[in-house]
Amino acid sequence: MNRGGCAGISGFYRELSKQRNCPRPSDRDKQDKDLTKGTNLTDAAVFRAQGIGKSYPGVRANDDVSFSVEAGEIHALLGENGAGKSTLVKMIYGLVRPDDGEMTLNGQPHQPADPRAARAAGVAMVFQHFSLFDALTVAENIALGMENPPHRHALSARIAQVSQDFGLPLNPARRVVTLSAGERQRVEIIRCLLQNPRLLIMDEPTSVLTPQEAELLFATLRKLADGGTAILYISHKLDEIRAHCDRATILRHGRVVDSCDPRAHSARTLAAMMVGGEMRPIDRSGRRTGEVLLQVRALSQPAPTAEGTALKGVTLTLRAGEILGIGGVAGNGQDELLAALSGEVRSAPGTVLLEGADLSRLGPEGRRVAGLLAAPEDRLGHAAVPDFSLTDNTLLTAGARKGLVRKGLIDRPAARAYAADVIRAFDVRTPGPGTTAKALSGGNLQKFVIGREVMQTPRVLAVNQPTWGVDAGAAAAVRQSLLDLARSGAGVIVISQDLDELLELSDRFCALNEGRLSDPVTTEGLTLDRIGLMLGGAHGMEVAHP
Ligand SMILES: Nc1ncnc2c1ncn2[C@@H]1O[C@H](COP(=O)(O)OP(=O)(O)OP(=O)(O)O)[C@@H](O)[C@H]1O
Repeated sequence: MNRGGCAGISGFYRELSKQRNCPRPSDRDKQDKDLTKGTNLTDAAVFRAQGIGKSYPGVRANDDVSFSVEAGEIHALLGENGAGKSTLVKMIYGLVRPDDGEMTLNGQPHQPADPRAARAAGVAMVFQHFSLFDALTVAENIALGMENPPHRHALSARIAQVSQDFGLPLNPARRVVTLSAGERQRVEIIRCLLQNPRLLIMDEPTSVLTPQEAELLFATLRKLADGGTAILYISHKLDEIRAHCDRATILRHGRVVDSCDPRAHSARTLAAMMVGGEMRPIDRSGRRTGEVLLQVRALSQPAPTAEGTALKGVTLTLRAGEILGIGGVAGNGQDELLAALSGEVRSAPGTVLLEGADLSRLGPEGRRVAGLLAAPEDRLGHAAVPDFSLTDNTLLTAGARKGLVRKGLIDRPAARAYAADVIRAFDVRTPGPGTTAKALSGGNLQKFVIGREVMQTPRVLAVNQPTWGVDAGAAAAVRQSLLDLARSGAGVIVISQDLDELLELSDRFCALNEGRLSDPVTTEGLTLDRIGLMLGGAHGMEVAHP
């Protein structure tokens, strides 16, 4: 089979389309349209769901969901956190069984018992969290995921060929531990492409990518779609969906509430369709900058691991009522800086001071008691224990400040009541405090984690990527809570790769580049060009909608 260059790809896909008996996108208009039940059920549909339902204890995650994805289409699945998107794609990929309804793939009933069966039927999926072994090479990782892997040399040659065909540079012999997030995602994508999928599902693929890597991904997806593959695309980035998707199905509370051409709508309208109403703009008013709360003085730390980043003389001052934004491309010391602030990593005496008191040698608990709190980027596994209930997860950080643990004894009713308060105040969609953290959708867990810290009324709160993977409504709620915290007189440090977020929230902005923090500049009037210069030629930041 000819797989060299673009001409090769279209030939390859023509062949594939014949084998699969699936029409190419240009044939779509010739198909009879069956618009029953308000969904676009056409003969060009590669995938079709009809009346799909799925319940979890206390939650109707999917309810009577009908929609279809056509050959050659990049189809967005939109919805607030907890709307049921992941549940739906997990059913298509055989990870979860539907309670009701039917699915078809290329006209055949699709009832995969497990992911292996889904893959055999032609469904591939790239998850938000990668499932790669760091110590193994790219080729070894790919072989592990294959039912019948070819011989090592043959596999490496195929990987190299696919990566060349699709413009996804990747060396099969590289160890995964040395790869960036974008390169790791390429491993997952190439693993999928080797399966020749009819339907490719992508769950929030760009949240870990630089803008350049995201552009490369879209070019790949478009090539695949042009070859007849159907693509189901989950993202919270509405501008990205407007730029790259052909159609969108919108879920709210587990039901399909709308279907549209996202290119014909503004991001604001799409957000309103998702939440079922207009969103309130952020309120930045009423803040006053006061006394110095936090001082970090010439903080240097060696890199914690071979892949980590050393902190080099980080110096900053944070005042009461102020939000300091720290931008930078992932991997430039963000995690290390947060660990140095939270106390997970202690530093030399005199390097971290809160209201004049030296906290440098204190661990996380001591710093919390003093009033310095932190929320790390990874919510499942770092900020929260997946198998613990929300009640138990409050004990992890709020035990001392909220009086939930006294003289070594846990006050369970108090912990449950605090978890319930956080759930209520931060609109966490969950049946209750007894639910395990891992059962929450990503955005709802993030609201819980941020709420758990904010409601402890810290003097200083440091957060890393506070709205990663969070829908527009929940992101606005999290950002507003940080502004409200600053209004109450606390100081807030927001570390983020989302420039829009930093420009929206922060009073002053610093760039973190290879473990060095730039001098702060006032955010008001700051241009993207200036920020680019501050980043010191680092390989680009996420500028979702400047
Ligand atoms: N294994 C589970 N056990 C219990 N409830 C679950 C489970 N998985 C999902 N849910 C619940 O089902 C609902 C839908 O969740 P789902 O993860 O499908 O939403 P989502 O739209 O993908 O959200 P997000 O954008 O935050 O990832 C949520 O209320 C969630 O808490």
